[in-house]
Amino acid sequence: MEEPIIQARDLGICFSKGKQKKGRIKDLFVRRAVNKQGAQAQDFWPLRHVNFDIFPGDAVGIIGRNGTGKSTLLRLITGVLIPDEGYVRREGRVAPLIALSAGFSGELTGRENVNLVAALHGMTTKEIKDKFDEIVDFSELEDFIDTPVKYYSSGMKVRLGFGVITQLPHPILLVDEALAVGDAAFKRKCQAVIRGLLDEGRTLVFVSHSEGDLKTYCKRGIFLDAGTLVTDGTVQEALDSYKEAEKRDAKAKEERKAQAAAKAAAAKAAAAPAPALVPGAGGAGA
Ligand SMILES: Nc1ncnc2c1ncn2[C@@H]1O[C@H](COP(=O)(O)OP(=O)(O)OP(=O)(O)O)[C@@H](O)[C@H]1O
Repeated sequence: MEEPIIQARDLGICFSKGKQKKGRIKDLFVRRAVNKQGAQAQDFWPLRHVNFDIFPGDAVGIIGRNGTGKSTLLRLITGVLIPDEGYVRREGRVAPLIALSAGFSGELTGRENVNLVAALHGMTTKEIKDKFDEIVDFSELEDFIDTPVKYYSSGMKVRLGFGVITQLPHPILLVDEALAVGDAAFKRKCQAVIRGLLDEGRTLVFVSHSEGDLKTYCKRGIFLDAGTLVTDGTVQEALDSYKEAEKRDAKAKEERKAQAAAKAAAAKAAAAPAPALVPGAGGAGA
C-alpha cells in the first residue's frame, strides 16, 4: 500500500491566550515545566486529537471558521510549530506559501528576498539565478524588484511569494489564503501553475474560505471545527459539513437570543409594581 506523504496522529497543540507561541526549542522546555503543574487557566487547544493521512498527489482543502486552527495545522506540517501531543510526519520537503508573504523581510528588496527565501528553502545559487527572471516575470514586479518589500502592497507580496515558492522543487505545497488577495488575472495564473504542479504529482494542502477556490484545486476536504477534525471526505462533503455547522450555530444563537429576551421580559414583569386595587371591584353587591 502507498505510504502517506503527510501523516498526523493524535496531533494537538496548546496555546496560551494573549501570549504568542513561537516554535522555538526553548519553548519545549518552558512548556514542559508548565505542563507539569497542570493546565493553566489561559491555556487552550486550537487543535487536538487530529488524525489524517495525505498521500502523494492529493489536493486537500482545509476548511473551517475563523480561528479554528487551519493556519496552525499548516505551521505544524511545516515544522514551524512543535506539537504538544501526537505528531505530524512528512516524507519530503515542504514549499510553504503561508502568512501571505512566504516569510519575506520588509527591509530587504524584492530581489534580496527572492535570493534569501529561495536559498533558505534549499535552492542553489545557480538554480536561483536560472529561475530569477521567471519569478520576477510571474510576479510582474520588474519595476519594483529593487524596492524594499515593506513598500509592497499585500497583493505584490503574495505575487512574489507565489513566484518563489512555486519554483521550489519540493513535493509538498502548502498554501494559506494566498489567493484571497489576488485579482482575477493573478488567480488565473496561479490556477495554471498549481494545475501544473499537481499534474507533476505534487501534493497540495490548501487553506481557503473560498468555496470556488477550494473546488477548483481540491478533490478532498478536511473540515476542522472547535479544534477537532469533523469531516475528512470529498471537498463537497467537507463544505456541506461546514455549512451545516454554521446553520446549527446560527440556530443556537437565535435560540439563546430568544431565551435571553424571554428572561428579560419575565424579570421586567416581576419587577413591575402590582396593580392598585379598585375599590368595590370584584366585591359582593350591597
Ligand atoms: N503562535 C500562536 N500563539 C498563540 N496563539 C495562537 C498562535 N497562532 C494562532 N493562535 C491562536 O490559535 C487559534 C487558531 O488560530 P489559526 O490562525 O490557526 O486559525 P485559522 O483557522 O487559520 O483562522 P482564520 O480563518 O481566521 O485564518 C486562534 O485563537 C489564534 O488566536
